[in-house]
Amino acid sequence: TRSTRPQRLLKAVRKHAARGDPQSVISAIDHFCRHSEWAMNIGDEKGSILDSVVSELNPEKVLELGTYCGYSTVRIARLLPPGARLITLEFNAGYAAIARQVIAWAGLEDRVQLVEGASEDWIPRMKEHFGIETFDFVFLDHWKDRYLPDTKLMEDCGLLRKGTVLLADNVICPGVPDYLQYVRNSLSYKSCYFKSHLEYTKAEDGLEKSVFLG
Ligand SMILES: CCCNc1ncnc2c1ncn2[C@@H]1O[C@H](/C=C/CNC(=O)c2cc(-c3ccc(F)cc3)cc(O)c2O)[C@H](C)[C@H]1O
Ligand SMILES: [Mg+2]
Repeated sequence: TRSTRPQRLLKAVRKHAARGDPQSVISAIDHFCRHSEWAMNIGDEKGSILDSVVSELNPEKVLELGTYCGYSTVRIARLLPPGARLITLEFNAGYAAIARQVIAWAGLEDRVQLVEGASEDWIPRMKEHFGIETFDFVFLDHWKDRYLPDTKLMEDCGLLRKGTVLLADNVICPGVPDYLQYVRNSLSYKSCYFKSHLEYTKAEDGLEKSVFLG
């Protein structure tokens, strides 16, 4: 049967990227998405904003919601010190299998834990299962109607501390109106918008950075 787009993306990584070289994995995926087949990775333009937020924060404990092919997982993990930990949640087995191989090709499996499952099942188990007290940084890039419920769930589970940074992809396209309204009007967050473009296109999109105030 015909291969899937993520399988063709992984093939492009193996063909064009050097093992153990995260930057070459990122470049191979961006080239594939720009010149062969568009895919919903954060991409190079918004990815640079993600890089600057992570580099400035230097987080020890990171949570990513929605791994997909592992592109943003690699972007974040390559900037973390070896002792830091990135837990990424992906509930589609096919995508999880591809992402594991992309993360391994980049040589970053030592600081990434890919958990195959749904965020609403795993967020409540972060403390007892992974020994996580609170997260320093959370990247939201899963189904857009899940950003708000999962953020409230993380608050209720005590996984956010004073200063935890949430960074949300796609706040314009496809858009997350309920989440934006919440973080921009809640007294518990200091929020700001980073204007950019939808990956590999000229359409507007952007990232919302929200600091939890406790
Ligand atoms: C209920 C389970 C919730 N919990 C969950 N727990 C674990 N994993 C979850 C959960 N919910 C979803 N996932 C996984 O995360 C991934 C989902 C990612 C979703 N991303 C988009 O939809 C998007 C669209 C566009 C776009 C823009 C313009 C267009 F024209 C077309 C497309 C651009 C973008 O940058 C985008 O990120 C993956 C596919 C899916 O299996
Ligand atoms: Mg996205």
